[in-house]
Amino acid sequence: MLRWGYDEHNGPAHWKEVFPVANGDRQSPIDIKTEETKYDPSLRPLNPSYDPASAKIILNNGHSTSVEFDDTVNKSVLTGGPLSGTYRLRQIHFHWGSNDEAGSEHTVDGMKYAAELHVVHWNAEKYSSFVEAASQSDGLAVMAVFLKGKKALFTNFDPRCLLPKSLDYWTYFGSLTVPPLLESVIWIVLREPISVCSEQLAKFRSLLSTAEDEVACCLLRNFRPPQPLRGREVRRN
Ligand SMILES: NS(=O)(=O)c1cc(F)cc(F)c1
Ligand SMILES: [Zn+2]
Repeated sequence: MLRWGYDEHNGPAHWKEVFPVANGDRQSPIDIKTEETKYDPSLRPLNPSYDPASAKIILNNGHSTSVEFDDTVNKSVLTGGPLSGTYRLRQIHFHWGSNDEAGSEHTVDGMKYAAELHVVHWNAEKYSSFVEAASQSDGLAVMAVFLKGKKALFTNFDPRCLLPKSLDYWTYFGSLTVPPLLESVIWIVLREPISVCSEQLAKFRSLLSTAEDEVACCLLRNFRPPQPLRGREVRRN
């Protein structure tokens, strides 16, 4: 497999050929069976504190579209929740499907949402760079927000905050959902989805997965299916 992707010839079923950790014990995403989640009173409220001025660039890396933030100082951070210490915002990106019926990476009792937002942070208290943190079991914290397709147009959506009203969440120990699939992520999945209209979802599918000098090919889908739980616990606040 030359370059991993989401097509038949280079998609998630092939990733283990180059990244054997794909069959590891803390892979992501997972299907969250709500009846099997365990209430944990020690879990604290999430405390996202983001400064819009730290946003730097938006890009298409061929696997997703992402907004990169200035993570040289603690300007935009996530604390609280299951986390000990301060995790610094690095980037946000999305996963989507080829139609509005599927596209999220995590599923809830088998239910797929239309898309999923990932807000990626790294443990800047213990490690000196994102790359170093990405190889540590407590190195990264990714907050996942489900996007549900909304038939009607949605009104007075506040673009400043992509977060739903409630910050209630599920949390479990997992991995990157894209190669190299490093098992270094503390996942925090918000229970309340946000709404996007079908036209916005269609715009994701029009993004290209090819470089400018190649024949244009659309990134129709970029979600990895749920992986085995391997006995892991999923806690909720
Ligand atoms: N999809 S994910 O959130 O696990 C992820 C995290 C990351 F740091 C880089 C990526 F390209 C993807
Ligand atoms: Zn992601």
